[in-house]
Amino acid sequence: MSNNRAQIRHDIRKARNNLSKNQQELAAESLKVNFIQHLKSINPAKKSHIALYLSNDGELDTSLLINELWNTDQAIYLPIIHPFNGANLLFQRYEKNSPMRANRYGILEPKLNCSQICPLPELDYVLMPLVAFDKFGNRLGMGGGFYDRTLARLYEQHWQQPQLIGLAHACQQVDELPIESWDVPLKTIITPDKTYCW
Ligand SMILES: Nc1nc2c(c(=O)[nH]1)N(C=O)[C@@H](CNc1ccc(C(=O)N[C@@H](CCC(=O)O)C(=O)O)cc1)CN2
Ligand SMILES: Nc1ncnc2c1ncn2[C@@H]1O[C@H](COP(=O)(O)OP(=O)(O)OP(=O)(O)O)[C@@H](O)[C@H]1O
Repeated sequence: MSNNRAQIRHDIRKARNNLSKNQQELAAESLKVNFIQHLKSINPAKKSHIALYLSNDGELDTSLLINELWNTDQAIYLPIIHPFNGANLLFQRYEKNSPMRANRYGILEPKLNCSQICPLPELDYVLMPLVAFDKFGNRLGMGGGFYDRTLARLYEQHWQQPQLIGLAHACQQVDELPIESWDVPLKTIITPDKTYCW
C-alpha cells in the first residue's frame, strides 16, 4: 500500500471524526431524504433489497435511513465478515429483532444465519462506507479490501445489479485518489449536500 493512500486514510478519518454531533445528525437526516428520493426516482413501487452498514469511526450515520426503510417495508441487509475465509463479505437480512454480535473491529453484525444471506446479484443496492472518494468515483475504504474483494467478480463481469452507491460526508472528497488495479469504482456517491453520478 502506498504511503499516499495511508496518509489520505489517516487525514480523512481524522476529519470525519471531528464532525460535531449536530453535523452528524443533520447529515444522517439528509442522507435519508437523498436516498429515499433516489429510490423513488428509480423504482417507486418495488420492494427493494438494500445492503447498508452500521456506522463506525465517524462514517455517515445510516440509522435514520435504516428506520425509514424498515417503516416502508424495504428489505435491509448488513455485511458480515465471512466466517471461514475472513476476507469477503456476506450480506445478511437485518430486522429490528435480529440477533447481533460484534465483529473483529467491534462493529455489530447479524449473527450468522445462512437462511438469511442474500446472494449478491439478488441485492438491488449496496450502499457502502468509504473513507475517501474523488471526482472520478474512485473509492478508498478502511484498508481491509473487503468490498473490493467481494465485488471483484461482479465488476469483471459487468453485472448491472446491484447498484453500488458510496455514502460519505462532503469532507471525504479529495481531488484525485491514487488507485490500485483491484479498486472498484462507484457510479453513485451520496453526500448530505449532493448526489454524484458517473
Ligand atoms: N461501518 C462499517 N462496516 C464495515 C466496514 C466499514 O468500512 N464500515 N467494512 C469495510 O470494508 C468492513 C469492515 N472493515 C473494517 C476494516 C478496518 C477497520 C478498522 O477500524 N481498522 C483499525 C485497525 C483495527 C485492527 O487491525 O485491529 C484501524 O485502521 O484503525 C474497521 C472496519 C465490514 N463492515
Ligand atoms: N479483488 C481482490 N483480490 C484480492 N485481494 C484484494 C482484492 N481487492 C483488494 N484486495 C487486497 O485488499 C487489500 C486492501 O485493499 P484496499 O486498500 O483497496 O482496501 P479498501 O478499499 O480501503 O477497503 P474496503 O474495501 O474493505 O473498504 C489490498 O492490499 C489488496 O491486496
